[in-house]
Amino acid sequence: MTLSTPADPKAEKAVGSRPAWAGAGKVGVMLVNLGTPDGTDFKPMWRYLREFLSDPRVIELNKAIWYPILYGLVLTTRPKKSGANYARIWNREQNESPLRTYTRAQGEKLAEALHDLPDVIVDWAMRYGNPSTASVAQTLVDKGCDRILSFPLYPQYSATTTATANDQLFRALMKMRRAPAIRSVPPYYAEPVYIDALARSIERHLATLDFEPEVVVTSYHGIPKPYSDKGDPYQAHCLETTRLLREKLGWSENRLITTFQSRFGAQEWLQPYTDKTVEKLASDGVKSIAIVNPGFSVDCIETLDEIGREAAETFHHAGGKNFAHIPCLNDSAEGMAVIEAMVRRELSGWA
Ligand SMILES: C=CC1=C(C)c2cc3[nH]c(cc4nc(cc5[nH]c(cc1n2)c(C)c5CCC(=O)O)C(CCC(=O)O)=C4C)c(C)c3C=C
Ligand SMILES: [Fe+2]
Ligand SMILES: [Fe+2]
Repeated sequence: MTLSTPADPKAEKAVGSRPAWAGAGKVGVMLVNLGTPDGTDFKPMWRYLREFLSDPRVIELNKAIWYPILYGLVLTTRPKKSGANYARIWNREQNESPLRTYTRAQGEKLAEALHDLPDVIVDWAMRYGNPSTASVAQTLVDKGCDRILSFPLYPQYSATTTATANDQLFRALMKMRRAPAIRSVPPYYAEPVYIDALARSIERHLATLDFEPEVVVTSYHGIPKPYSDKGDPYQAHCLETTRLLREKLGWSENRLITTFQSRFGAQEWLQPYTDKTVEKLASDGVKSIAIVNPGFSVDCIETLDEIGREAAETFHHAGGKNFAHIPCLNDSAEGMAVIEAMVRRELSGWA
């Protein structure tokens, strides 16, 4: 197994008894994450937010209503505000956001882990921004992949994340004469390997603290409530992850609770809200809490800044004393065990 590098011109060479014109018979594995800006200045932030917030899977409003708001209000103010938040968490060494750094690391480690599968090529892509889904799909095809396993890195399904990642891949295929066969890794919110990884990661991080949290909050990215009411199963997936995690940890319902963060816009989103809950816990006299983000495969602006900084400030201002943010699974051994197990299972019959 190799990590994808720029296209090999010999990719169409005969493999075994297969004639060159039949294709090289390689299998691509493409990790797909949400996406991230290329920089924190106004222009890259504007480009990223425009692509993201023009996606009808994300904003379901009629374009005639949404676009004047998007171009007239959101894209004139948010790039500066969000850019300042990204600047706080930016990976200056590699000049990129943590989401991209961690996703790349996951790709590299997965490639190493699959060394026993010589016909598999691993790469990673973004739904919005770079490296784009279309460019990575094309690179894999150019290297001889006639099959691609796409892995949207979202444990819990939502049309706003998983479905749009799949849409984007098929959109890229629409421009190919010789399109590869596609498989997509299903949501893994209840997979034992994922629940075990979360439990072990939480226990490992709690053991490093000099306090014991009275409450541990599982905080998931929210979605607008109407999306859920219309049938998006995301909320049910999140609640099931927390229930299984609670069972695995042997904790009570009061010790491990569920909240939803990252509200955007005026409509109601899934409740209870993380910020309001954190404030209430502190004002109810809870002194020590920890927050974990099981719905994020890697740490990013929403976990490092919104939870690691903002939620911590909210808790302290409301009278709380000890606050801990538990990192995402990222490219940890536990996190890679989840990705590898899902990929190996879904490659069945292909590699
Ligand atoms: C209506 C808007 C949004 C919906 C719906 C939404 C759903 C959703 N998002 C994630 C995961 C991530 N979102 C991230 C950033 C982010 N999300 C929105 C808006 C919606 N998300 C915005 C505008 C942004 C950009 C940051 C900002 O300006 O506030 C990220 C982090 C990206 C990074 O670069 O670090 C992730 C990851 C999920 C899982 C989800 C629905 C289930
Ligand atoms: Fe989001
Ligand atoms: Fe946010």
